[in-house]
Amino acid sequence: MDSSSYRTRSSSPLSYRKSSSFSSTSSTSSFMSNKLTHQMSLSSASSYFNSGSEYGSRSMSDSVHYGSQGYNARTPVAYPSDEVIGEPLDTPSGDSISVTIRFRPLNEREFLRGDEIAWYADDDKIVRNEYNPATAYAFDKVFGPHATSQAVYEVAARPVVKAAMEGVNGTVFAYGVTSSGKTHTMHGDQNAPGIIPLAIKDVFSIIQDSPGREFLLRVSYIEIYNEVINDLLDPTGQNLRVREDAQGTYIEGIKEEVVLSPGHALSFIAAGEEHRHVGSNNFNLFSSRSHTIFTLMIESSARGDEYDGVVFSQLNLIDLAGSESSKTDTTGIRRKEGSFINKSLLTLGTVIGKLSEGKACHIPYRDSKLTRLLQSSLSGHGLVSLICTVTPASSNMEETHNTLKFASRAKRVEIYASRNKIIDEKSLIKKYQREISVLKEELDHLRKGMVVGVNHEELLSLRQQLEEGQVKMQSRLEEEEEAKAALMSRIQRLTKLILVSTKSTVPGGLSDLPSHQRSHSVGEEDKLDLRVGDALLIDDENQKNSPSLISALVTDPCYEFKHRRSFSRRNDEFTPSNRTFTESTQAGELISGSKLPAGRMTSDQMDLLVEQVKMLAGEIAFSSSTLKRLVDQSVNDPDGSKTQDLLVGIPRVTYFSLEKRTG
Ligand SMILES: Nc1ncnc2c1ncn2[C@@H]1O[C@H](COP(=O)(O)OP(=O)(O)OP(=O)(O)O)[C@@H](O)[C@H]1O
Repeated sequence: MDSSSYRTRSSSPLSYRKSSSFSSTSSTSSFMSNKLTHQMSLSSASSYFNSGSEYGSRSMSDSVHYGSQGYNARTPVAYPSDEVIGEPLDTPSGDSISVTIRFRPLNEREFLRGDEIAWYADDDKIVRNEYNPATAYAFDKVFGPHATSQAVYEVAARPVVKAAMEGVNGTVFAYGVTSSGKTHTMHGDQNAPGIIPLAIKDVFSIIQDSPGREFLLRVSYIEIYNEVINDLLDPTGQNLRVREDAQGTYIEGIKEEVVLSPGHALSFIAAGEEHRHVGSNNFNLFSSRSHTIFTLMIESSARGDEYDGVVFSQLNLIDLAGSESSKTDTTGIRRKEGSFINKSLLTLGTVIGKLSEGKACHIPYRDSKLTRLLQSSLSGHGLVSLICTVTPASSNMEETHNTLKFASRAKRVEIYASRNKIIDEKSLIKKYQREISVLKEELDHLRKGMVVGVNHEELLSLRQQLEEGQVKMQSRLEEEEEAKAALMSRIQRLTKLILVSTKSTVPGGLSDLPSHQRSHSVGEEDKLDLRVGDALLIDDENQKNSPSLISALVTDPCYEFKHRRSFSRRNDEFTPSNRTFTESTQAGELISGSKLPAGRMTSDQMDLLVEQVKMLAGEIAFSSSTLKRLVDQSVNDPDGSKTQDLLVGIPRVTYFSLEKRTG
């Protein structure tokens, strides 16, 4: 597995798992900035969101698709009074989900069909119905149709992102009917980046601005499509299971990627988007058919000696699929998708409704994958920011009203954001820090030429062993040198012997033995014996008048000297200058070419003589047996009629010797 890629059991978008690895501290932890502490201590979550601008009443009158009639051209439709929910304009008590409303402009379709403005932003916190001005809702922030995503980000997401970087879990999600602007708000495009890219950019600039801390970031990206969880970072990760243990819910087998830069993180989103289910309906050409959850896992710790444990948090950025009304013209697969989307959003609404009542009752989180995964967020373990996207169009007035009611209920859900802290050593950042320090040490040791992973005592002992080893090695080397020298000397002696025995000193046809045959196995010496025989053959052919060598050797106890003489005689013919040597020194002369005084035979000369004796002894044995056979046959064949035949195959040297004797 790639070091930057993880599939861990503990991974869980939205789970905010409180494993043994984590401890929860108060939001007033000294780690948190004064600003955040102050923000969290305020009675309403809305207080920590900045106030906006440009959101005056009827700001939508600037809409490009407002139409020639103006937004007041139509008669407002009055709502029954019991449906009008007048939210108090002052903030409710206790921390709650932050709720932001974002209007989009009328789109071309709405414009062409003559839609009017049914809802509008009446200052930056109130949404009011055009046809029934008494119907109004108050939220933390309301953005008109010209608000930029950057402005929405600053208010609805930045505080959550900042808190996440300080160890507080956070969730930002976009909710609204199809084509109301959720994806536009969360993702945006190149020209107008949405919450997710802006959050990523912000995360890295926060890191840049935090010289006292170090961070480790991972991302995961999943979709819930038709109630099935798919891993958008890994196409093979389909139908992932939601698991639950004592610490909460988690997605089993989800892939997490370590990210190193904004571009790196965005590349994972872009890759994930390739796998997301998108389809068209009569409202939206690129309608999201699934809910997506992009999760950023943040680990951080103080740098250097200031280490105070690792802080962990999760930031979940959610783009929900849009609810579809009966007006949404769908068939087949789109209808099926729509029913799954609606069911899960209905469950979300029910859960929000129950939570907003604040009563201890059963909350049906398990009724959908979405609410199951959102459980931890919705039950208060972190900051939650809900961005509801709406259209002002009169044709969708009812849907927008439903969204506003949902948003209003969500506003009443209380949250208890707190900072997480890992107190053990299991965090990934700690693991990496340890690895880095080990590698640095290793590098240091390598630079100093030391052995890695050895302590001082071990090092001393190794050094001692090395010194002892060096002494032993030295003496062994010396022994080996001696043995080598002895071998060399022996090889040289043997080489000399061989050379002498063959043709090195014999010019012309007798000196043409290939040089490689001048060295030296016993076998080669055996072959050499034959060659010596050949040499003798030639010798004898050239010296027909020579006395019988064999008979002389067989009978003469001093055959050694006679043999020597035979050699010397043979060689004397070619090296006449050496003929003055005494018998005992002639061999030596042949070997070295030097003139040694009598009685001072060298070991090489002795070796040569021994070899020659062996060689001749072999010849004698062979010739003796041949002679014996001939004698026997001559007894059986006295007239010698078969003798010539029998002589065939007898070495000629023997033959001539025999011939001489018999002749
Ligand atoms: N605030 C806005 N300003 C300008 N254009 C917008 C705005 N909001 C949405 N749009 C445009 O409206 C169209 C539909 O928006 P979007 O796809 O974001 O809707 P959605 O809520 O995600 O829909 P669905 O639920 O079907 O996926 C897009 O073309 C988008 O560019």
